Amino acid sequence: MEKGISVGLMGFGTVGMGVFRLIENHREKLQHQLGCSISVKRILVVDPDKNRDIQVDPDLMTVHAADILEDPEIDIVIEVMGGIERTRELLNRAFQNKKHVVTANKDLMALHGNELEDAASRNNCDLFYEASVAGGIPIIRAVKDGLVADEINKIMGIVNGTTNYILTRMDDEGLSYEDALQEAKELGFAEADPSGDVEGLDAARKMAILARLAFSVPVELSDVEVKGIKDFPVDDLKFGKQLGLTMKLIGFTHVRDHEVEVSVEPAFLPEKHPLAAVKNENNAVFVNSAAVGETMFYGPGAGSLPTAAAVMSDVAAVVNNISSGVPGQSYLEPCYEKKILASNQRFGSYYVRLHVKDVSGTFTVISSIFNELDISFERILQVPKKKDNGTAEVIIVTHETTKDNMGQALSNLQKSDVVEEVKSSYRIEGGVER
Ligand SMILES: NC(=O)C1=CN([C@@H]2O[C@H](COP(=O)(O)OP(=O)(O)OC[C@H]3O[C@@H](n4cnc5c(N)ncnc54)[C@H](OP(=O)(O)O)[C@@H]3O)[C@@H](O)[C@H]2O)C=CC1
Ligand SMILES: N[C@@H](CC=O)C(=O)O
Repeated sequence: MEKGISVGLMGFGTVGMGVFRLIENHREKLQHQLGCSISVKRILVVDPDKNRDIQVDPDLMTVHAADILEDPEIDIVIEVMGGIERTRELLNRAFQNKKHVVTANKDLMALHGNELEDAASRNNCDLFYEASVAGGIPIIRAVKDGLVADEINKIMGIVNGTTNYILTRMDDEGLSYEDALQEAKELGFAEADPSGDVEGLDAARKMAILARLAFSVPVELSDVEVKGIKDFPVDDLKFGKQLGLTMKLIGFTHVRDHEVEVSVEPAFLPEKHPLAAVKNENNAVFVNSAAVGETMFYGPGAGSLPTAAAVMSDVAAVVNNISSGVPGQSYLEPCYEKKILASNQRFGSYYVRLHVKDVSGTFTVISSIFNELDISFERILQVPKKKDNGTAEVIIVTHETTKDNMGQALSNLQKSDVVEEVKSSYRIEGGVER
């Protein structure tokens, strides 16, 4: 391509500065690989006078989005500023002005991905968003391209670094939930408001995007069942360990006859499962597909340069499409109608922790509650009686049952005379085939 490619950078924070650095540091390599130069023409920020840890020509900075959107020389808009409604409007304007878009914005793509893909395609523009799921891990490209001729059955992922860091620190070092969260904030993994991380919403956004691509079904954020790890009890980590189980915040998506299940929840994994070994802020996505079998993609799910590298892989894809004269053809409209898998079709084995009154016949009553619903026990752990209030703790690991059955069992247990309290229950992933 004779003319070089000009990009407009919307946002110059953690990811934006990483993108700028990669373009500057790998100028020659990019030119060689892509057959044209890439240069940043304008940078949109809120405060152009902010002190930034990077050398940049002040003339590049602007506070006016129009300086990027209306500039006919800018070919690609790289959106790394975050936000939803305003950003949605800006990206729609970018497409109207025939600009290709690369974004890292999972919030926006989870909520308005279908609309933006459609706008891009109507305007013959590319829209790529590799960095929006699992930061530096090229999982979107793996799902869309690498496994294009395969049939994905299930994806399980650790797609939020903050919660994985918190659970690792609690499990390995015995830190409290609050102290572990504080560390994650100081290290910069957590969002400015970490509630989206710990309540599971950040992971839910990423899983909605992955499920949509993996199963070609127009999954929306509201289809994802979400439970986070806010105030997670350290006792469950301890008992899990005794049972050979490791706790993770797991994004799960599964399809059966085009009926989809998407969830994010704290779940136990057998400690030998590959995802159980993923520690600290790292992310990993485990894919089960018909032809390839099991694959796992592992790496940093956030951070300046890892995320910027994913953004630049998308920029390279746009440049290649422009060179080949085929931009705007990347959008594959979901080909199946959306059907959500009913809860009586969702199977899993479970960990249930009960506080029981120390009365004779306790086990008979508990067993009969499970038996009535056809739920069998895989293991039981009894914790010696607590001195202070006379209750004992019982942990039950069940064989596979439906989500409905387990919900009914928990409700019956709570009502029974021998159970003081149902303290917790978690699905166990990766141990049983579904
Ligand atoms: N950080 C990470 O590791 C990852 C981030 N992402 C996503 O990447 C995007 C960017 O994240 P990150 O770099 O961490 O964010 P930062 O908060 O570090 O940076 C945001 C940048 O955007 C600018 N900005 C924000 N709002 C506006 C606005 N309304 N108009 C103009 N400029 C604006 C800010 O300007 P100023 O500098 O003047 O304040 C800043 O330069 C988000 O969508 C995030 O979810 C995805 C994966 C990982
Ligand atoms: N807060 C997020 C950052 C990247 O998406 C996380 O912890 O994973």
